[in-house]
Amino acid sequence: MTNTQVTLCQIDNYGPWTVTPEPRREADLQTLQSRLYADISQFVGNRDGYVFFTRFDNMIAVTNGLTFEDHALLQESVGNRYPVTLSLGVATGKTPVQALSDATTLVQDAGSAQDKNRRECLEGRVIDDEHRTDDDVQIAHFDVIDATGEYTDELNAFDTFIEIEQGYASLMRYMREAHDSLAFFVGGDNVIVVCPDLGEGEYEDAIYHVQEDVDVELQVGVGRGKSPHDAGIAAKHALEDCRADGTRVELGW
Ligand SMILES: Nc1nc2c(ncn2[C@@H]2O[C@H](COP(=O)(O)OP(=O)(O)OP(=O)(O)O)[C@@H](O)[C@H]2O)c(=O)[nH]1
Repeated sequence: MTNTQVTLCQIDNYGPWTVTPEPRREADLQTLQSRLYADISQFVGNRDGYVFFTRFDNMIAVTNGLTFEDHALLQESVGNRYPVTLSLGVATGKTPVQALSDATTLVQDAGSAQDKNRRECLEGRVIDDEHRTDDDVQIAHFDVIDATGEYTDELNAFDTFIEIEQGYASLMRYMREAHDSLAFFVGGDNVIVVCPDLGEGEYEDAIYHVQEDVDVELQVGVGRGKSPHDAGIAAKHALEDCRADGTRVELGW
């Protein structure tokens, strides 16, 4: 049974900061956001978690294996090195959406995203090490079948981007509504979905839905693990089995 630990990372009072004392250069904001994401990804990834850039000012992490102290260290390190600070809410749940909803409520209850008095709040709880199991995290790694032949080598780069984004938009909404799952575009033609306990039939239905909805053909490898890394690497190996065997869905267990 999955038990997903999710952390919401929200930059404190970021909107006002971007325009104080006057609007800041956009390229500088893009550089700050991508460096902050890279740093958080390295910190969380070194502890076998995953973080997704989402809207950059709000990033969503799957943090099974990270302790409360790890979260505090991340805040301290960002606060020491960046002109902005981070508030963190961490919660666990049977579904990723449930965990994220609870983590979000913790941050919202500490104050508005644009409250200048809310800085570096750290709220919530993590899963104790002795309660962690090998199937706490389920990750599905989707990709577009032959994106290179269908799109990349055929259309201009922007029209390819539109097709890939349409597939992502359809999949993310379907997985959110049908299965309380969180889907994130991770580059190229790849979408990583953090899921509760789902089986082959649910993934086949998701692929069918996206094909009917926006005419994008997907394949998916699924993995389970104690940490996001363990589940995600199993999903990547399962996706390789799809490529080798021409199958649409492979479960890595
Ligand atoms: N983030 C991430 N991106 C990947 C991964 N694998 C491939 N990509 C991206 O996806 C792009 C397309 O690669 P593939 O998915 O292997 O190519 P394809 O043409 O769709 O071929 P098939 O997947 O074999 O159908 C690459 O250029 C990468 O940007 C991965 O594991 N993670």
